[in-house]
Amino acid sequence: MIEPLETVSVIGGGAWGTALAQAAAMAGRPVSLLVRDAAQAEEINHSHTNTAYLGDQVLSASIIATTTAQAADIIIMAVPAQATRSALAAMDPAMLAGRPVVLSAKGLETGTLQRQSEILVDMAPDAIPFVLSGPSFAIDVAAGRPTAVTLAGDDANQTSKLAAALAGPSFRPYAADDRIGVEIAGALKNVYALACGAVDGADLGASARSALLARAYAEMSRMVVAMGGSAMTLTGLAGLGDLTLTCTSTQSRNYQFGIALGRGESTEAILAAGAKLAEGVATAPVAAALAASLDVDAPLIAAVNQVLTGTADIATIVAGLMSRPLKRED
Ligand SMILES: NC(=O)C1=CN([C@@H]2O[C@H](COP(=O)(O)OP(=O)(O)OC[C@H]3O[C@@H](n4cnc5c(N)ncnc54)[C@H](OP(=O)(O)O)[C@@H]3O)[C@@H](O)[C@H]2O)C=CC1
Ligand SMILES: O=C(CO)COP(=O)(O)O
Repeated sequence: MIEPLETVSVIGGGAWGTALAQAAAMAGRPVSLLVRDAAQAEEINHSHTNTAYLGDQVLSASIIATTTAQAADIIIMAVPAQATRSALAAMDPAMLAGRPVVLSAKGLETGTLQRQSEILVDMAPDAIPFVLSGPSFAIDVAAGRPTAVTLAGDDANQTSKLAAALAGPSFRPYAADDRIGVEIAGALKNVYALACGAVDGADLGASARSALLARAYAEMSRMVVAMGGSAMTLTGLAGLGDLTLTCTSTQSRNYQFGIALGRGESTEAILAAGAKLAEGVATAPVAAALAASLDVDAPLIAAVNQVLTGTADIATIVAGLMSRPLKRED
């Protein structure tokens, strides 16, 4: 029994946490939003904006920003994937025990190779994990533009109830049960968005980008199945939906990072120039390690790692991919 599902506490007041707070507020939920900076909390509470992350987008007055985590019926984790463990560690365990905790970061943890919900199980074994993923730019969600996402949990009834509690006029969560598939899809699409951006940055053409996208989908299917998820999940919002959005939109930070790589800039230089968060950068080596440990053929993940580490230039990588032994399309 996870009811009541009235109040929401969002952990992380960046672009996505603020957007999800706005979605929950539009769904009629009282929302608290945890931020690290007192001045940012002040701005959200008094000006109803979070300019550092969402420009002049006006936020619901029912979002209350705080600098200490607030207990609520529903907890939404929205810090970057590499910060989820420390953010959970900083919370009172009583806030998490027996509560639905929605993991919304899209990435795999460096070192442990863990998915976000595995981190939750480590840090708060009594919490009830749900994962939320899909084609949804923060600004679109915050502005009330129509958005649909996948919300996966282990219990179908609980997941439907949670989806109903978060659904609003412009935010439509579809309930699902394949947490592994949804999490792997969300993490890997960022790696493939780096690749698609690099293809465009290197001016390889729209045909190459679509071929890459299709082969990324095939590779992602192999990874999901090897990890115990369902390939069918990838036909949905968290798979095809988010892969196409992130791999084809200049709004995507991962795609933008990829463009810079494709133009020949190094990872270090792009980061030093103040690039926004691009989760694929940290996830790519983790995905490669997972692929190796599961014996999954993942040439695109390997290629992205070569670009990120500068161990080969784009022309060499493309030549290598194009000269792989011909194979059946399966
Ligand atoms: N932006 C988007 O459109 C979407 C993002 N996502 C996912 O959401 C996750 C968060 O991304 P997003 O909100 O965009 O990122 P942002 O860079 O916009 O914001 C990151 C937020 O996390 C906080 N933060 C960073 N490091 C830590 C830490 N070590 N401990 C606690 N808090 C920390 C930041 O705080 P501070 O401001 O104090 O630095 C900031 O509030 C990512 O996994 C991303 O893939 C998913 C769907 C859409
Ligand atoms: O996950 C996203 C959209 O669904 C956001 O993608 P970026 O992090 O690449 O901007």
